[in-house]
This record gives sequence, structure tokens and C-alpha cells, in this order.
Amino acid sequence: MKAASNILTDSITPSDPLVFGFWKVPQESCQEVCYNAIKAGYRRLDCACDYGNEKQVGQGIQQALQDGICTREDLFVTSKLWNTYHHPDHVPLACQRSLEDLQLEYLDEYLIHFPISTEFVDFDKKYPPEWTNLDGKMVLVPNDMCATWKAMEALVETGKCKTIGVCNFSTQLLRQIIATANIRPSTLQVELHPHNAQTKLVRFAHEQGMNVTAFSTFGSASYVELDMATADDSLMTHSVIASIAKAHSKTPAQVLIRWALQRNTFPLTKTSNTARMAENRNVLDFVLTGDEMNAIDNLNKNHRYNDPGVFCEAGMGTFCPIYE
Ligand SMILES: NC(=O)C1=CN([C@@H]2O[C@H](COP(=O)(O)OP(=O)(O)OC[C@H]3O[C@@H](n4cnc5c(N)ncnc54)[C@H](OP(=O)(O)O)[C@@H]3O)[C@@H](O)[C@H]2O)C=CC1
Ligand SMILES: O=C1CO[C@H](CO)[C@@H](O)[C@@H]1O
Repeated sequence: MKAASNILTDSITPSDPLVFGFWKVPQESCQEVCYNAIKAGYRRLDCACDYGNEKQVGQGIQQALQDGICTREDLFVTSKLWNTYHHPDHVPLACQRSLEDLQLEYLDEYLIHFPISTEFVDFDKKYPPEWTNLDGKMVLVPNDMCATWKAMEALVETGKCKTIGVCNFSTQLLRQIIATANIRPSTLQVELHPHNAQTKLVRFAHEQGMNVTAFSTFGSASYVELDMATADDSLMTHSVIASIAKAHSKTPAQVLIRWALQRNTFPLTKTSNTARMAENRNVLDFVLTGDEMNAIDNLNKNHRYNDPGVFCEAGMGTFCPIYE
């Protein structure tokens, strides 16, 4: 079995492991947020057609390239295949749409966004896609995920994507893909924070040689604004995190990012605030001790805020206010 690489010590490209995400970044400010994130030093950009702002991310990237802040090759741009496009015929169309919106020739990474296949909705009728069809209903369709994966592999073969991977997959689903893959998933992106540590899943992915990207690194923070969590759940004010932060003269946000790094995962964070972009990047000059890592590990309660079951049952159209 291939040993997991260590992102803190191994040479990775880009060498910076911090990922900037665009979910819930409003279209109006997204170009500027993207530009500021690149200017702040982020080279890994996490996008998705479902976020409804890939055109604006593309404009931000172009602005940064034109200003000479970085080159295209310095960037690692991720996009994601939405649930409505899992049929093998639709995979290249969805990828092409993201490429055009982002003004890119290729993606560094293309991920299956959820292992949930829903009824196809024509690009011309509703774009960006949502969880629901044109009638506002969530219609699940039978799908062979291995066939979807074959279509993902073709994107690598035609040069549209450098690497392919998955989000929100369980160990079992990963095993199914890996069993038939010609090109194995390079990345698993899942919800990871001290309240949802998913240690076995992370270990399995690492054992399989996959990179693991941690989304919602700050736990409930992103879900409070959607009324899906209360301030009581906050890791940002938790006494354990606060006291470790104080000991290192760091902020709780920096401790949470550092915990993710020391678990050998790529921390994915979002902020629209330029000062916080700098704060969230200032995490490479301190190390959490073994005892501190253990104390944070002990906060796990297997609480997943981004639980598809919740919104599938509720028939929710989308979590994302920018579509409303
Ligand atoms: N593959 C998938 O299914 C999913 C992927 N993702 C990806 O992960 C990214 C990040 O996840 P997300 O859930 O947004 O969560 P984060 O854990 O990054 O939390 C974002 C929230 O934290 C706030 N915040 C950011 N920095 C700080 C700071 N230093 N101090 C205090 N508050 C701060 C932000 O507010 P403000 O902007 O006001 O600073 C925002 O409310 C997404 O943008 C997306 O790219 C997310 C969910 C699912
Ligand atoms: O990535 C995302 C964040 O979570 C949301 C709810 O699951 C998704 O809709 C969105 O695409």
C-alpha cells in the first residue's frame, strides 16, 4: 500500500497547502475576493459550478494574471461536477462550461461534488444547477457512479483536467471507484474539523495515496449564517481551542487550520475579509504539541453540518443564499 505523503515536509506543487474556497461568496464581490485571495498568497482555489460565481472567479484570476501576481502554472484550480450532470454524456459538457466560465484551458482538479445523482436539468434552462429540478423538486435518478468516473477519466485523457477526485464519498464508495478505476481519485474532499474528525476515512484515503482536503475547517462557522447551527456549537469560542490559541499567541481560526495541517490534510477556508485572508495564512510559524493535538482530537462528536440527508429530506432547493 502506498504510504501517505506529508504535505508539511514533502515537496508539493504549489508548495503552499492552504486552499481558498468560494462557496457563498456573492457574485458582486467575487472578482475582488478572488483577486485579493491570490494577492494574499493563495494559489489553490476551490470552485464549483454550484457556487454560481465561477465567471467572477475567472475574472479575478485574469486580473491577477494580468497584474503579474502569479502565472497560470502557479495556480491549482479545482472545480466540481454537480449532481445533475453525472450521466457520462453530461460530464464533458459540465466541465467545459466550468472551463469557459473560469476562462481556463484546463482544470488542475475536477471533483465529483456529491455521490448523489439527480435529474438532469438542461444548461440552457437552469444554470447554475441546484439540488432541485425545474419544478423545485429533488429527483434522485439511478446512476452507475463507475460510469461517471470513466467519463471523468476521459477528461484527463483529453487534457481538460490534470487530476480527478471526489467529495463527500465514504470509504465504501471510494472502494467501489478504486476497484474499477484506470485513473485513481487523487483527492478526497470532505467535511473535517474537530467536531467531525472522520479519522478512519482520512486514514483510508491516505493509505490509498490520496490527498485529503478538509472543508468547513472552522466547523459550524459557515452554517450559523444559514441557521443550520447555533453560536453554541462554535469552535471559534471553544475553551480548549481558545486556551491553545492563547498559549501560542494565535487566534482560534489559526489553531483550527494548524490542526488540519498537522493531520496531513489540506485546509480549505473561505473569507470575504482581506484581513482574515492574511490571518488564515499566518499558520506556518508554530506547531501544536502532541498533547494539544490530542486535546483537540477529543472534541470529536461526529457532527456533520453539511449533511445531504438533512436537505434531501427537507426538499431544500439550495443552501446558498446567492441563488435566492
Ligand atoms: N465539497 C463540498 O461539498 C464542500 C466544499 N466546501 C468548500 O470549502 C470552503 C470553506 O468551507 P466553509 O463551509 O465555507 O467554511 P469555513 O470553515 O471556511 O468557514 C467560513 C466562515 O468562517 C468565517 N471566517 C473565515 N475566517 C475567519 C477568521 N479568521 N475568524 C473568524 N471567522 C472567520 C467566514 O466569514 P467571513 O467571510 O465573513 O470572514 C465564514 O462565515 C467553501 O468555500 C467551499 O469552497 C464547503 C462545503 C462543502
Ligand atoms: O459545496 C457546497 C457547500 O455545501 C452545500 C450544501 O451541501 C452545497 O450545495 C454546495 O455546493
